[in-house]
Amino acid sequence: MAIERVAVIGAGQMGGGIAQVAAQAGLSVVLADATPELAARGLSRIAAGLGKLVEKGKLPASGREAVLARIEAAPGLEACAGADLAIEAIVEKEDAKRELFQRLEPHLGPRAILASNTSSISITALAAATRRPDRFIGMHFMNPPPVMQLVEVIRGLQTSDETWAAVTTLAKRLGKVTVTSRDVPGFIVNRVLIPLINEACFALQEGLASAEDIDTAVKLGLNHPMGPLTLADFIGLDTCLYIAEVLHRELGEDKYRPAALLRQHVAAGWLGRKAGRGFYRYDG
Ligand SMILES: CC(=O)CC(=O)SCCNC(=O)CCNC(=O)[C@H](O)C(C)(C)COP(=O)(O)OP(=O)(O)OC[C@H]1O[C@@H](n2cnc3c(N)ncnc32)[C@H](O)[C@@H]1OP(=O)(O)O
Ligand SMILES: NC(=O)C1=CN([C@@H]2O[C@H](COP(=O)(O)OP(=O)(O)OC[C@H]3O[C@@H](n4cnc5c(N)ncnc54)[C@H](OP(=O)(O)O)[C@@H]3O)[C@@H](O)[C@H]2O)C=CC1
Repeated sequence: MAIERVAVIGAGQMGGGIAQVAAQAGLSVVLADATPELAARGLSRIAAGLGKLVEKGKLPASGREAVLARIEAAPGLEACAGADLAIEAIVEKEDAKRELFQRLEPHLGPRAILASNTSSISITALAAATRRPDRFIGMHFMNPPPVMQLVEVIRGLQTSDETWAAVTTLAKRLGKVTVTSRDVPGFIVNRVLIPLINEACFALQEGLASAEDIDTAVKLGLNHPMGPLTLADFIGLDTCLYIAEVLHRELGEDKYRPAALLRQHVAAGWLGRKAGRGFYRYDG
C-alpha cells in the first residue's frame, strides 16, 4: 500500500524531526501533541531547522514555506484521521504508549498502519494492545532524524510482510537506509549504544576521569562525532535511563544495570540538553 499521509504523535525532538523528514519528502503530515502549545512548539522547531538550511543555501526560502505548508500541527488525535501511517514518538514508557495507541486507533481508517519510534520497548507487546497487530511495526529513527541516515525497522511477531514492505519502502522514499531487526530489547543500535553510554556513566561515577576527558577520549580515540556523555545529554538522560531499564529488566543480566549516577541525574531533573542541564550545562 502506498503511504501519502502521515500522522506523527508526540511533537518532541524526535516527532518534530520525523515530521520534517516526511514533509521534505513531499508527504502530507499531521504533527499531533497533547496541547496546542506543544504542537506549535514542535512546528516552530521545524521552522528553525529549515531556516538553518536556508541560511546555508541548501534550501530556497520558498522550499522552506512549501515544506511547512505540508505540516499541520494539531492538538489531540482527531486530526490524525485520514493518515495512511501513524508514527508514535511520545515518552519511552510502555503504559503511556499502549494508552496512546488505544486512544488513537478509533480515529484511523481500518487499513492504516501503526508504527512506534520506541528505542527499546517490545513491538510485539505494543501491537498486542491494538486491534491491528498485523499492521503494527517499529520504525526507529535516529536523532536528529533530518540528519541521520538510518531507520531500524522492527518486526513484531504479528507484523505482516505487507506492513514491513510498505514501511521499508516509505523509509527509502524518505532517503533513509533501513535495517530490519527482530523484536529484542534495544533492537540493534541501542543494544550496542546504551551499554556504552552506561559504562561512561559508571566511569564518571567511579572518578576514572572528568566528564570532559571521558568524552574527549572516546571522541578522538574512537573517532565518534560526540563523546558518550555529550551524546547522552543530546538523547535525553530520561530516555537513556528508560532504555537501560528495559535492557536490564528484559535481558535479565546484571551487566545492563543502569549506573546510579544516571538515575540521580534523572531524579534531579537534569535530563540533558532539552532541560538545560545534564552532565553538562547548556545556557540559552
Ligand atoms: C537513542 C536512540 O533510540 C537512537 C539514537 O538516536 S542514538 C543517537 C544517534 N545520533 C548520534 O549518534 C549523533 C551523533 N552526533 C552527530 O552525528 C553530530 O554531532 C550532529 C549531526 C548531531 C551534529 O553535527 P554538527 O556538525 O555539530 O552540526 P551541524 O553542522 O549543525 O549539522 C550537521 C549537518 O546536518 C544538517 N542539519 C542540522 N540540523 C538539521 C535539520 N534540522 N534539518 C536538516 N538538516 C540539518 C546541517 O545543515 C549540516 O549539514 P552540512 O554538514 O552539509 O552543512
Ligand atoms: N531522543 C532520542 O535520541 C531518541 C528517542 N527515540 C524515542 O522517541 C520517543 C520520543 O523521544 P524524544 O522525542 O526524545 O522525547 P521528548 O521528550 O523530546 O518528546 C516527547 C513528546 O511526547 C509528549 N508526550 C509525552 N507523554 C505523552 C503522552 N502520554 N501523550 C501524548 N504526548 C506525550 C511530550 O510532551 P511533554 O513535553 O509535555 O512531556 C513531548 O512533546 C521515545 O520513545 C524515545 O525513546 C528514538 C530515537 C532517538
